Amino acid sequence: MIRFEQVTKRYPDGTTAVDDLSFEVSEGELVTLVGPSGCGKTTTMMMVNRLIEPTSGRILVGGEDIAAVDPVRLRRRIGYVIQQVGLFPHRTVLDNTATVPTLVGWKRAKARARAAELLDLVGLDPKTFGSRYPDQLSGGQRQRVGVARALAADPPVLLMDEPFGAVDPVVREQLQDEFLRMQAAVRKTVLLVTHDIEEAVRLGDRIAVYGQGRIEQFDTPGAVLGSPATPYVAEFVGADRGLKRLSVTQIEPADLEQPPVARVDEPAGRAADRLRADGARWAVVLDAGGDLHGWVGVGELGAGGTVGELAHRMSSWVPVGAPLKQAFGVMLQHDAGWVAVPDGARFLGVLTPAKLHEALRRSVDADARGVPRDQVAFDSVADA
Ligand SMILES: Nc1ncnc2c1ncn2[C@@H]1O[C@H](COP(=O)(O)OP(=O)(O)OP(=O)(O)O)[C@@H](O)[C@H]1O
Repeated sequence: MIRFEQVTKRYPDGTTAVDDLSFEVSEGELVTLVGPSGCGKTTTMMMVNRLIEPTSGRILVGGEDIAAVDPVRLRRRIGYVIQQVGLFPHRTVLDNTATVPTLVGWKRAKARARAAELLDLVGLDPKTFGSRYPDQLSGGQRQRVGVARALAADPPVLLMDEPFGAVDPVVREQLQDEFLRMQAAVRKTVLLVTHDIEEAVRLGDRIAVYGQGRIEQFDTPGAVLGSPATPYVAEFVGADRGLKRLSVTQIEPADLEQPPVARVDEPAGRAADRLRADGARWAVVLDAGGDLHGWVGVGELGAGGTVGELAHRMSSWVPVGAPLKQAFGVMLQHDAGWVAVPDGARFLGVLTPAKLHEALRRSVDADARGVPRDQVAFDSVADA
């Protein structure tokens, strides 16, 4: 969808910002460009919408050499989000969002309806926020409007230059999550510039790690973290890359353990006898269909009533497919020491600290060897 062929950019003062760059971003793919300040990321991105012209080489968008496309027409097909959002201060949020559709000749009512839809998509209620002015928004809300505006004319390609750079880390993580959810729905072809390896790893389907004007490694987050191509990449991704993997490794059913289980309608006394005989001190409580109902301590199961009447709500849980980092966070918030993992409402099993460690190690090995995670044998002292 976006293809760089031996692209070089030399500025008039002799600085080579980008040196013989070739790579491709597939349709619907999100590629992050990451690297230290001044390595040529922004130059790369701005050549795609012809805000900067390459010195040599070709760039194709949708198979078309962009050197032959009128820049104004080109930019209508390419949404652009920058850190300083650049909203018009005297226009409402709704009118700001409707800017591009209006420019390309949509009727006002249609443009505004589309703008409202997009504000909704980025998590801003158009009824509350549509009539506000940019200075009546928080930094994070302004960034969201920037994203909504870039998407308004439904461009197939989105360029994002440090789009979440101007907000604090908590809001930043929230915006990243929302953006990922949105991208899963709209599947744009995205080039996103960041200097933050954590952000690159979280957001990218693939990552281009930049050295000076060159890509040192272009691969999936797992591969970049698991087997850095050069000492430079290894240093850039950092010694804590095992920890960074927590946010890109998803919980799979095979990672889970099966804990002691009791049914909601089971008489409490009988459940207590059964569980004690198995040496269990607690049990996950399921309803008749296998859905997660809660948990109960064996000591709480007196003679009367049913298990369901004595069960506690399960607050320590994460959905299957969630990143291990989320499970680890939940694990640290509760005394249980494990987290329940359902698929929708259906209970699949629990993730224990030992299983979390195992999933992470398997994922490192799997990437290093280029095989699926379930093909990695694992031998832990925790199993002994
Ligand atoms: N107009 C210009 N004239 C001369 N040199 C320039 C110009 N614009 C950028 N450069 C240089 O080109 C190199 C790459 O700059 P670029 O802005 O692409 O880097 P970057 O990776 O996006 O950095 P940052 O993360 O700091 O934004 C830098 O050395 C920069 O100083």
